[in-house]
Amino acid sequence: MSNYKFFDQVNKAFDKAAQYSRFDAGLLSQIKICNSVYRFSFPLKKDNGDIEVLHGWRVEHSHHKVPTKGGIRFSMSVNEDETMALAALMTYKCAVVDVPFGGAKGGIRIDKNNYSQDELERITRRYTFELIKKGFIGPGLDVPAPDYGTGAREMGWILDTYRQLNSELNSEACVTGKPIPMGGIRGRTEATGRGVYFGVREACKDKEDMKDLGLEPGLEGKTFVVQGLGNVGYHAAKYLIEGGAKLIGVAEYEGSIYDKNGIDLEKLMEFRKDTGSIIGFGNTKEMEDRGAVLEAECDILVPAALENQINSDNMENIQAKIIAEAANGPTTTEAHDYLKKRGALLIPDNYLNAGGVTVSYFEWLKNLSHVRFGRMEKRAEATSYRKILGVIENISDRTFTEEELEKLASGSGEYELVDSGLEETMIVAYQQINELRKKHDIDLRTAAFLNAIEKVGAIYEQMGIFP
Ligand SMILES: NC(=O)c1ccc[n+]([C@@H]2O[C@H](COP(=O)([O-])OP(=O)(O)OC[C@H]3O[C@@H](n4cnc5c(N)ncnc54)[C@H](O)[C@@H]3O)[C@@H](O)[C@H]2O)c1
Repeated sequence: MSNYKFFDQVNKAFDKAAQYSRFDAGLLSQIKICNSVYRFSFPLKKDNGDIEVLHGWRVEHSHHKVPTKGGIRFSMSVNEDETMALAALMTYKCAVVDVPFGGAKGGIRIDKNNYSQDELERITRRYTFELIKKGFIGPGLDVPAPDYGTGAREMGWILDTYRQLNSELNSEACVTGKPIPMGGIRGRTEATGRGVYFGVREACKDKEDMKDLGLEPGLEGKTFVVQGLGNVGYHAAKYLIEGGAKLIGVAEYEGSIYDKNGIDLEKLMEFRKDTGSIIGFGNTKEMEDRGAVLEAECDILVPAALENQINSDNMENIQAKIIAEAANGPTTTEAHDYLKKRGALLIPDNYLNAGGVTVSYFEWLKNLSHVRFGRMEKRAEATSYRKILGVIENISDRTFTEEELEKLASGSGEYELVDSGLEETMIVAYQQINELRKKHDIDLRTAAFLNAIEKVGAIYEQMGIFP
């Protein structure tokens, strides 16, 4: 797997879809290319006084819309190829859910478990400073968010660092996924996993697809396995269980466990917090290695860790009927084609995990208008709030009733507002890609790419070329 090239994989999927578009080769390569790639190194003074040099990246894939938007990853897997691939996926993902941002991504090649909290704060602040120096962050330029290995805490440090060096009114909008008191929005933490749930639920409603898979329509009673119990995996699992599905297998860093009678997710999370591992939980059976449970018999497999997890080494052993790509790029091109051929339904990453950026968009809008969602005593705030509701209606085809509007504009309805916007967005986007898939007799990934290419291409076409 050492010759694995993630950006090539994204571009292969793009090329497959581009055949169905009306754009010429020049415009297609303009969509595909990464507009700006920034690689930098900086020193960290460790708690013990040692100096360590760290390597970071920020890639802005597409400036057809600004700001660009995408998470920041702390992982040993971070490199230029991965960051470019993830930035490109962000462009296509935003287009699929009609969120008006170009794609971006960033990361630092570290294992966060090897650093103290103080060290992580220094790393995050220095990384932010490097982005500020080069104009790779700002409410109208490029807006980071959490990704693998980062969360609200890191986003708070990013905002604070940005604010020390910029006094603009809307500085809160320079990053999303922040803690609520720092301008975050209710529902962002769980948004990606919740979006995964909405997406899987939509896919399971399709009677024809379910019949082809030998499954009943609906989520009720479907068994699933999740890889990665982090932000996305935990929340996806939580809402899938609430929706009637049964968790029967979990893969984490330390190994994998299986119990066909079902696994209690909350108790497992507590157990892992206490013991540092999922191994030994309840009546679960420990599997021989951490990837083994991906091959277990189940209806739905939810990879929610990193890319390249379902590949030529294990594809022939994967038994799941539905692969729900909560992570970015978990399935290689070869494995995708193999699984599709044997009749599996793959719900692609560039649709399925778009819930995070959708709610980040709501957070960014909230920060830009300096509006406090929830209690809206002031007329001006209520007006801005209505505007935001209008935007949500626009992107999601959702119409709020007068009663709902009253409740949202006067009560503590931020979470409900965000959640209904997210739900409608995921439903509408699924319908769009499913229609394209049926029209051209293509798979869902190709349909999602085609949907994005059509939208981004139309913008480039209208924009012309400067000078
Ligand atoms: N956080 C977001 O809002 C967001 C949005 C869109 C996409 N994603 C994608 O979702 C994936 C997960 O991101 P996250 O934010 O949940 O990260 P996270 O750091 O919160 O969680 C990842 C989890 O995966 C586990 N893990 C790592 N390697 C593993 C392995 N080989 N087997 C099993 N488990 C393993 C880690 O221990 C951790 O618990 C990434 O691909 C990310 O790009 C995240």
